Amino acid sequence: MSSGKSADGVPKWERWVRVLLCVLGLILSVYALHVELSRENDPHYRAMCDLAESVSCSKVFTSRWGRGFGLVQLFAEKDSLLNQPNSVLGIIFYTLQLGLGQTVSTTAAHFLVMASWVSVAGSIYLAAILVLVLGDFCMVCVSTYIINFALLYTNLKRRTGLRGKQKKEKTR
Ligand SMILES: C/C(=C\C[C@@]12O[C@]1(C)C(=O)c1ccccc1C2=O)CCC[C@H](C)CCC[C@H](C)CCCC(C)C
Repeated sequence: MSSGKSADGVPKWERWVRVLLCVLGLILSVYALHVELSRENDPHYRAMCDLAESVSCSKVFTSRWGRGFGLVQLFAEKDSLLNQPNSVLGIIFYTLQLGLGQTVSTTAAHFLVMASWVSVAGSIYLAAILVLVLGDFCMVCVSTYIINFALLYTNLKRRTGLRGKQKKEKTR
């Protein structure tokens, strides 16, 4: 039988797509963090993704929405430990997606789907800020939005697969 599924009920492509998306997400997040820190230390710093006045990633990363989604500073100090760069949240997020995605736990699969919905909501919010407030085009940002949407799809497929397998085992 070639159902295209692994023993745990998850589609075979799922693992590789997940690893690919998480590694890309991690690279982009680490790069964004590097650009942000470089720019904060040196206002003249020019990043690879700074192509023009309105196509500038470092302008976006160092804006007030570049830390804690611009929301943490509404209830905490601006330079509080809680107000981390978005890219740090991204690094935590993709590491969790990569790590927990290797388990066969349905609880972990549930958590991954929920976290993915939060990241998609975050992506829509950041995209709106990017276009409506900053009027900037940031390629690193847009790439992470695409990755987050694809990761949600992957997580939904994983959860459905694990659930289906669990059901079959119960009725056996
Ligand atoms: C590089 C990256 C996003 C790019 C960017 O955020 C950057 C850097 C930024 O400065 C910015 C400024 C103004 C407008 C847009 C932007 C962005 O576009 C990674 C986030 C990925 C994703 C949006 C993280 C979501 C994590 C959730 C909070 C989920 C948490 C779930 C927990 C249970 C762990």
